[in-house]
Formats: sequence, structure tokens, C-alpha cells
Amino acid sequence: MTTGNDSHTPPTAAEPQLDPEASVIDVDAASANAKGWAADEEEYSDPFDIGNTKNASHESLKRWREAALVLNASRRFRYTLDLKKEDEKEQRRSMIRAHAQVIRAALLFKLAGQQAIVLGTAVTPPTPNGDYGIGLEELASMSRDHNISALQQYGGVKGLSKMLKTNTETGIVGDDELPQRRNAFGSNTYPTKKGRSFLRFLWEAWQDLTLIILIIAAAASLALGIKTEGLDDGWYDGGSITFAVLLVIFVTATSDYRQSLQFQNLNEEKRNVQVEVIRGGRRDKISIYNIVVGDVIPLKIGDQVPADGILINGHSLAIDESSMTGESKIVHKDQKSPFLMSGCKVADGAGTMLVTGVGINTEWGLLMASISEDTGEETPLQVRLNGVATFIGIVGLTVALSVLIVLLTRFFTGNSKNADGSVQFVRGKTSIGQTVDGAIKIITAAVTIVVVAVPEGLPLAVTLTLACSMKKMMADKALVRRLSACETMGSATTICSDKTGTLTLNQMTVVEAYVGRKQIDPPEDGSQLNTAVSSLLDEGIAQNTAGSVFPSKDGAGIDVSGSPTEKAILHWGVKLGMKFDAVRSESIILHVSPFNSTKKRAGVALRVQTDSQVHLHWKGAAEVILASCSQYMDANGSLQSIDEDNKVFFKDAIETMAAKSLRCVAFAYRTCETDKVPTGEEQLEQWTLPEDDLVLLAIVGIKDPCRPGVKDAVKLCMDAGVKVRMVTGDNLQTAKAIAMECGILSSNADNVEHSIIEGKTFRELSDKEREQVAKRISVMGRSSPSDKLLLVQTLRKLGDVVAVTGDGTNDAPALHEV
Ligand SMILES: Nc1ncnc2c1ncn2[C@@H]1O[C@H](COP(=O)(O)OP(=O)(O)OP(=O)(O)O)[C@@H](O)[C@H]1O
Ligand SMILES: [Ca+2]
Repeated sequence: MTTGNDSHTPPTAAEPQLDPEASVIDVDAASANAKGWAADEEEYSDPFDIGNTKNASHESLKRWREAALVLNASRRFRYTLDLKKEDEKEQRRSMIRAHAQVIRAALLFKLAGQQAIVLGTAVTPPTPNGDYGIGLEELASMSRDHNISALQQYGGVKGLSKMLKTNTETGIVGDDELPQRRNAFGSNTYPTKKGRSFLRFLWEAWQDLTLIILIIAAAASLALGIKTEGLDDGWYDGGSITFAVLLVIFVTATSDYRQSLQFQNLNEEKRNVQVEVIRGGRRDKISIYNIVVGDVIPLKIGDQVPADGILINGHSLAIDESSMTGESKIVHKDQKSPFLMSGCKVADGAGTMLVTGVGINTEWGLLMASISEDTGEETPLQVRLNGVATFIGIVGLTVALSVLIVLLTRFFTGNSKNADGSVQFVRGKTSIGQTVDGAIKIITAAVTIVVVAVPEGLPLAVTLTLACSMKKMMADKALVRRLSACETMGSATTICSDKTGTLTLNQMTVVEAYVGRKQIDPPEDGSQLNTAVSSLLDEGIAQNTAGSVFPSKDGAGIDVSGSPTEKAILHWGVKLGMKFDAVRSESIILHVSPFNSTKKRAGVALRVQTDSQVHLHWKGAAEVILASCSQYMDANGSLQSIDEDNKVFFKDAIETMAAKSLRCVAFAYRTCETDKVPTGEEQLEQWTLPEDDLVLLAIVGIKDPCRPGVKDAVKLCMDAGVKVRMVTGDNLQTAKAIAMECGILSSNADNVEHSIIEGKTFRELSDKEREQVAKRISVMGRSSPSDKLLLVQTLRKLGDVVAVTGDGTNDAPALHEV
């Protein structure tokens, strides 16, 4: 047996990056929420302290590690090896990056050479590729090099879309063309590395110190048994040990193998995300694998860029390219830097892109194809138990050896006697046969000690138990990407849950509406509105949205896309009588300020055909919008100022709706003199839309029912001593009402001070106060993503093991922290 030096990095290489005590946790909450791409490999696989017993466990782990390092590094410490694998991944990534740079340099070199030869003919017309005006290699090299001048040569996005026979507005028309595109430019898949075979697992399973000891013991036992008792009876002992060893090897290998298969499936599922695509003017959800070159894809905050592409248009679009470039830098994308790389994440804003590269032709595809996702890491518990097993094995071996030496010495020095008192061994007198028999008896005793002492079943039992619990959790629709998560989750003392989509169904409908001071009942009754109001409202709903309304596939009804909140609002608009396409064609969008969780509002500036002035529409969290309003438009279409009295009225209206657990969204608008609007495209892009002096149009209350069973789940957690806290972006009153509904707050009585807090209040506390308050918080409302993070950090500082659930966009920072 080797000491495994070759298979273990010297600690110095792996340690500075990750705390050796850190376990790697990664739970994608309920799989319903698990947006595969959002929960991507790099995102959440962060170190996680188990409790705060830093030094003690650090020391003990170190000891085990040292012991195991000498004994059997390859199997015992696959866990530590995993750190090395992270390293390898990073190395491979930088290798690919370097590769791309080299190719790029070579290409530039070549191009320079060509240009030197044919001076003046810099424009190399693209070579047609089948039906398309441009070839795969040209597209790929343009994306790879972010070659903006090439893009200009091809006529920008518009020219490129013509070459690719697509439309930047409506996308590809007709499905019959898709195979042809796949032929010409490839499909958005990449070959994944094959998992290890069963034989490989078998081979690994026997390379275990305890098992090796047992195998030797079995051989010795067999030999001794046959020697003393003959072939017929002598094999029993050795045979049964062999059987046990084979059984352990087989069961370990099978369990590991099945786990790896399961993980492969899960990974497959995780990668197969549904993305929105615009085809034939409709927005469809398709599998990421079905994206082809020429597709037009809408992007919004939180999405992962599904393929390489070029920006068609975007508003404050910012991309986090850290997964590709390694630097954590948010890059703004506009017409000057329009190249989007597959695998990066949209950090802010919204936009649409034209796909120019898919699958293996993208850097991401190369990367994914070169990394095999190996999941054979061991959990901290396994590592420790394996350590214990090895340790006990060593002790057993030592004891057996000492016994052997002592007994043999006694035997040969004539100190051991038979039952009748006669000395067993007398030099010169005892025959050779008797001597051998005597020695064999002693050796057999030693072997027995070894067999009894080696706890070969211990690590196996742990593996099986964990595999079992994982299976159970899968049945409960919880996707556990790392086995160690089961364990760490077990020690969680508090859960910070978001509201929307986790505690509630995320199926929203507008159930109450105020236009001016008038409550519209039922909320979809448009006849109660004056045309002036309703046309402004329609304009606001149709243009100030990240969603879209389009005819459904069968042509009979309509389909609505967008976030659940957007969908609810658009549905409401349609029921009020809004004609989406007609309204949208009446005005031109000058600038958009997309919704995000920090601002909690979205705005748009419109040039309207029928008005010389520019219209600005805002919609967002009701009290935020209300605070910037100075007037309101009543249901008859006349403007009224918002005095104290009116302010109280609107605040009351919001509070009443919120108390009924409704999410409140307000709509407001104002006009803006044309000369105040920036002219140049660039200046427009930089424009901060004015948001004072608004005219309130409407306030709606959106219902999002609690998930059935949430109350029981919360109770279960509470009974198990796990504190559940709700951290939401929604209004405090709404949050409180939902918290009551699902049992996080039991009654008004137990609302101790600070158990309900607003994100802003929490943010503004001093560190010390925050620590005092944090433990008491049950509901945090109107929180920004950074508030969620702050709470998690504070709780962890106080020694809690925190689990965070969320749907990924505004919860990402907090999730990341865990
Ligand atoms: N598309 C939208 N346009 C305008 N306002 C919105 C939009 N979506 C949500 N809002 C407003 O922003 C508020 C909070 O949104 P935020 O994204 O921070 O929370 P969430 O993720 O929906 O909730 P949770 O944090 O519980 O998951 C909502 O209460 C609503 O008033
Ligand atoms: Ca959320």
C-alpha cells in the first residue's frame, strides 16, 4: 500500500482557499423553487461553518487528517481531495481562457498579415453557410474576440439578423427551420463526461485500510484453518471473513454507484432549464437545449445567459461575468459592448439578445464539456467516522501485534503451559510439528483480535444512512446536490425564508383596485372608469412592463408572460379592456428603468403620438410610489392634489389591503417637457427618469395565496426547535398578514418588540443594536437583497446555523452567504 502522496496535494496548496473545517453545503430548497441555472455550481457552493466551535473541531479534524494522510489518503480523504478538484476546475477554466486568448492573438496576427497584403480591402465579406449569409467560424470568432468591428462589417445586429434569417423583434418564424439551423450552427448541448463505471467503484471500494487488513486476516485465517483442521472444516473462519469483506465491497460500490447515477440525473435535470424565447412574435418557454442560432431571447435580472449572443436592445443591462472571466466584475452592456457570453448571469436590468453561438462553440460549452461533475465527495461526518474506523483498526492491529509478540515470546521461552500444567514448548524436546501448531494457535488468536476490532461496517453504515435520507428527501421534492448538505441542514437552528414563491404559491391575481379615491368593484370592471384615466392606465400597464401579452397558441385566447406580479397586472389590464398591441403601437419607448428588488419600482418614458409632451410612467411598491405623488387623478379624469386628508385615505387603503395579505402595487404618471428629455442615444441611456411630482393613477391589491401545508411545515420546524423567520421584499403589513396565515406569527399577543421590522430600520441600526434585535426578528418586510444578507450575517455571528430559502433573484446574496 502506498502512502498516497501522489493522490494528495500537500496541505499548503489546498488550505489557503478553503477552511478545512468548512463543509460544503448546497441545498436548492424545494425543487419547485430550484431554478437550475440560478443555483449553478459556482454560485452557492460556499464554505459553511458547522456551528462556531471553530478551534476544537479544527484541531480534531486536523488530527484525523494527519492520521489518514499517512494511512490511506485516496479513499479516506476524497473530501479533502475535492478542494483540489475545485482548484483543478479553476485551472482548467483559466487554461481555456488562455486558450481563447492565444487563438485570438493568432487570429489577430493572421488578420494583420492579410490586411498587410491586401491593403484597403479590410472588409472581408462573410462566406455564406448553406442558406445563411454567414458561417459558423465567423460567428464564433466574432463572439470569442468580442470583435465589434466585425459586427459593424456585418451590418450590426440588424445585418446579422438578416444573414441569420431572423427578426430582432419577432424571432425565428416557424419550427420547421430548426433542424436546418442545428445542422449549420450546432445545437445548444455539449458532450458531458461519462460518469465512472461500476467496476471503477468496485476497484475503489476495496482500497480501504480496514478492508485490506481484513483481507490479509482472511487469507491468514484460511491458511491456518486449512493447515490445522484440513480443507473440509478449516475454511469456515477464513471463508466467512472473505464473505463479509466481499459483501462490504459490493454494497459500498453499489451504493456509491447508484448515488453517482442519481447525481448525474439530477445534474441533467438541473441543466435542463426552461428559458423564454421569442419565436414568431410569441414568447415561449423552451428547454435551453433547444435554443438555436438566430433565436431572440429576452433577458431579465436573475437570468443566466443561455448562449453566446449579441445585445439587440437593453435597459441598464448589467452582466456578472465572473463565472467566465474569473473576476467578479459587473459589466454594463450596451451597443458599444454588445457581446453576451453564455453562462454569465444578468445582474440588473433587462434586454433582448440575438443568439450567435450555441453549445460547444461557446466558451461555456467548452468549459462544461471539460469538467466532469464528480459527486463522490464524502461528508464531514463520513470523513470523521472513517477516521474513527481507521483509528480503531490501527489500535486493533497494534493490540493484536502486541498480543502476538507477547504470546510468542512466552511460548518460546517456555512460559506458557497447557491446561494440565505441562510446559508447552521445551527447546530440543518439542517436535517441530507441535511447535508449528502452537504458533499457529497464537497467530489465530491475533487474527481474531484484528477481525473483531476492525469496524468495517461503520463507514458503510453512514454512507447507506445518508443515501437513504437523500432518497427520502428527494421523495419530498427536495433536491440535495451535496450529500453533506443533509448533515449540515440537520444542525440548522434557524431558517430565513422568503415569502413569495416559498411560503406562497406565486400565483397572483389582482383582487382589489382603487382608481383615485374610488374603489373599483369588481376590480376588472372598466366601465366605471373615465376614458382619460383608462387610457393613461392602459398606457402605463402595457408599456411599463417586463412582460408581454400575445395570442395563445390555439389562437382563441391570450397568453401573458412575465413575473407573477407582472402577469397579474397584465391580466387585470386586459380584463379592464386594454388592447396590448394597439396601446404599445401608440407610443415609442424612450427609456426604461427596469424593476429590481432594491428600488422596488419600475419606470418608463414614452413619446406619445397624441401628445407633445413625454409621458413618464411609474409602478411599484405602493407606499414608495405614493410618497412621490403630489396629485391624484380621480375616476372622472380630473386632477386633485393630495392633501393630508387624501394622503391618510390612500395610506389607509394600502394598509387595509395589506392587512388582508394583499401585495400592493401603485401606478403613477407625469409628463415631461420635450426639451428636458436628453436627445442623443447615449444621453438617453444615462437618463435618470424624474420621479417627483407624480400623479397617482391607481393602487391594486394582488392576492398570492399561501401554499397548502406551509402552516404544518412551519409548525414542524418550530417544534423541532428551528426558528422560522420570514424575510420578504413585500410590504410589512402584507408580510405580517401572511406570517399569521402560515403560523410564523401565532397571534398579535406574541408580537414582541422588533419581532416585526422593516428592512430599512434594521439596516440603519448599529452593529451592536442589530445583534440584539436579530434574534427577535420573525418578520422582516420591505427588505432589499442586502438586508436579507445582513440578517443572515448577523445571525451567524450570534452562533446560529442559518438556512436560507429563496427563489434566487433577490435572495441570491443571502443564499450565497450560506
Ligand atoms: N414587476 C414589478 N413592477 C413593479 N413593482 C413590483 C414588481 N414586482 C414587485 N413589485 C413591488 O415590489 C415589492 C417587492 O418586490 P421584491 O422583488 O423585493 O420581493 P419578492 O421577491 O417579490 O418577495 P419575496 O422577497 O417575499 O420573495 C412588491 O411588494 C411589489 O409591490
Ligand atoms: Ca423572492
